[in-house]
Amino acid sequence: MPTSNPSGGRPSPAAISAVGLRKSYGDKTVLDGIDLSIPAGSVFALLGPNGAGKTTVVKILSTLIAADGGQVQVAGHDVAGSPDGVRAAIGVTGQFSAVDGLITGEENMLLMADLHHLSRREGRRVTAELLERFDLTEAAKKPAATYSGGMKRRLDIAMTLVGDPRIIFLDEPTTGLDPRSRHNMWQIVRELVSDGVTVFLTTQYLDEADELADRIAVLDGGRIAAEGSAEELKRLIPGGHVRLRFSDPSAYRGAALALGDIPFPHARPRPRGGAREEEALSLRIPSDGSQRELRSILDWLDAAGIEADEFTVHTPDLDDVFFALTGSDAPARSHQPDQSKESAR
Ligand SMILES: Nc1ncnc2c1ncn2[C@@H]1O[C@H](COP(=O)(O)OP(=O)(O)OP(=O)(O)O)[C@@H](O)[C@H]1O
Repeated sequence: MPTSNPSGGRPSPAAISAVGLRKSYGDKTVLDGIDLSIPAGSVFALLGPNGAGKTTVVKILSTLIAADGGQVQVAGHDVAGSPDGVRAAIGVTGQFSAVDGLITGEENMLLMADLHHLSRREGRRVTAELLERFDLTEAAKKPAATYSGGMKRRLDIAMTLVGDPRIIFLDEPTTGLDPRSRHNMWQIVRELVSDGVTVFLTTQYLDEADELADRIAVLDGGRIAAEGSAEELKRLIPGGHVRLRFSDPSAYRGAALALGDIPFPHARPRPRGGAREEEALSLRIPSDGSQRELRSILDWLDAAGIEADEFTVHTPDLDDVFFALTGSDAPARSHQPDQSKESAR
């Protein structure tokens, strides 16, 4: 579920906007004309396969590198003309973490407070408050190098918040975290947004985007392949299917052969997932999930003598969007790709 309803029906001012954003490394074009308009107080998720350019977008928007072309405004400041204005309004965490492992969590925070020119007293107050908020008070006096991955990410975000930024960039904030830490991180994002912060998130976890984002853009081949709410994106593509799972390899092979002759024009098993599906002895039959179509499929399976050990109906999810839009053979997968979306019949 998206974290916020930023506009409440009224148009919000854009916290981030980009028109015709371009960036190349040598003769490799990474961003080939990207347009973005992100309302204040919302969560925007940028999805894309490895190497699509997500981090490059974050680096440009956060003034770490310069674009080759296009106009970009962040918090009302032009990134090229007024980078200091942008930097004063934003916080960045993620793959280029600011945490220094050699000093304690508290010292990291105090260092940040110094960088933001807070008085000693104010720095200590903000540090104590944020360490408490991110459940790090107990570990505050320990070197950050001894922290778990989840604790480091929390410290990283806490450090970012010392400057009270109105816009936060989270570059793959939950990569490598266990499920509990991911959910904690999601909760942190929700709290930030309820305080009015704008969150720009990059992720390879589609369930994360589905869970948090008001709007999602899929970056592929240097361009935004599609943009919209999770629901809008899911409506763009036909991802529904019936999944048959077998425990007996010969039953699976027989069914795979028979399905080549299935009489419904669009219902041939799709190549998606190929080897993995084969390993799992499962077959997918594209389907809109309607009662009429499910009945036809069941009748046909009965007539063909196919008895699957498991018959599940799958409605389109962001995985399907990702597969359809990025055309990748090895796309990112959500942590629980199918379990929550399939309903057993
Ligand atoms: N400094 C650089 N010099 C040359 N090429 C670069 C540089 N930085 C990034 N690239 C290339 O630009 C492309 C986009 O990289 P980027 O890190 O933005 O992708 P990404 O979508 O964030 O990938 P991932 O999901 O793997 O983190 C990649 O092909 C990468 O190899």
